[in-house]
Amino acid sequence: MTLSLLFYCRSGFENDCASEVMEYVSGKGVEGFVKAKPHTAHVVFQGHNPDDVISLWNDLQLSDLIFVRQILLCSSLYQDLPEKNRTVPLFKAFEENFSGILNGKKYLDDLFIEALDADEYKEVLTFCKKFTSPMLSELKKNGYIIGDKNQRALRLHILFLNGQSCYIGLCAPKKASLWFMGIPRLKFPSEAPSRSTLKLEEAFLTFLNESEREERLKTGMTAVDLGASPGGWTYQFVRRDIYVIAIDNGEMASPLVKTGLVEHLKEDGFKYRPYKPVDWLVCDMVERPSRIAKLIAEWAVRKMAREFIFNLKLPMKKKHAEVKECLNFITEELNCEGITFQLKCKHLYHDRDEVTVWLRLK
Ligand SMILES: C[S@@+](CC[C@H](N)C(=O)[O-])C[C@H]1O[C@@H](n2cnc3c(N)ncnc32)[C@H](O)[C@@H]1O
Repeated sequence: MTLSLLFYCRSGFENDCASEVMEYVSGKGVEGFVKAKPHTAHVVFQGHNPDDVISLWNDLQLSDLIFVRQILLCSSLYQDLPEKNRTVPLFKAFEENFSGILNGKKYLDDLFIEALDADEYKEVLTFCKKFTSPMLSELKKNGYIIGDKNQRALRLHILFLNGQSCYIGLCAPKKASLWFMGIPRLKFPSEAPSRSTLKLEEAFLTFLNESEREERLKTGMTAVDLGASPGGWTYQFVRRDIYVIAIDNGEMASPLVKTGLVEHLKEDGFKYRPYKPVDWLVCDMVERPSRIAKLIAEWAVRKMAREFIFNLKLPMKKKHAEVKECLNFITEELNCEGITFQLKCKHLYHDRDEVTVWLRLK
């Protein structure tokens, strides 16, 4: 029995995901190797020592890694599954691999029968949906209780690559993505002027928990939105009754401006500074990442905003290296000034060739 770590990522980002995983793993002194095939939307880490893999998995939080959407402790790949009655061999394989980890407990938080987020797996997803109910029945028949949220139970994932092959995996819900396939299904609000509104909505959901959102995104606050046109990000503040200073030479959607909550200034986002500090600075300007990092660091060092969300656009090949450089730069600038802060970065589902960064000054 070989257990590995399986990481979901956006298709096309396997190399960056692999480079980040290897850096994390070697930082923990664990030896092993990563398997990453282009456009398969996942990478697998295999450790030389099985106990190391389990302790890595115990430590790892989804927020520790930028290019990762989901983390599973997983079996080796099961191939040649029968056309019919797959539930029985899969249940057997699940118990063989994981009864030790479950410590004899027959509670599971949930069952996700999933496919990867890449074109070649689209058809598999239809099969996954049909397979959920028979697999649930098989688990229940064998005494498993599923969905008892009080038990701090692990969640079972079966990840099909096609009808005949799959990985079986487990995750601890608190350390993993709560979303099916690691993808938040957000509904586009019809009043929002652009689809990028979903990026900021996902960022709020990712970096702030429910009570933090209530406390730190509320009526009477002020935000600056650099590169705001046509107003998708501005909309996220306006819908929460937050006043927005929107900086962009482009036009803002007029229904947003008519709310009276938006002051639109046709100025250069790199030169604009507010008269007094604001609660939020967000920035979606398309620019070199290093230039954005410098701008954000300057705002932060001068404490012109308390909390920040910004995008780093990544058209270059070595995306992970570029992001690290920007985050290190901001970290060093703030450390030099003795400012304490939280800084996190994530390749969100709604991000394409970019990542989203969250910074909060304490
Ligand atoms: C990706 S779009 C922003 C979309 C916006 N966040 C939304 O949700 O609708 C980037 C915007 O940055 C603006 N921009 C680029 N450079 C700028 C600068 N130096 N100052 C102000 N705006 C800038 C562009 O005009 C463009 O409207």
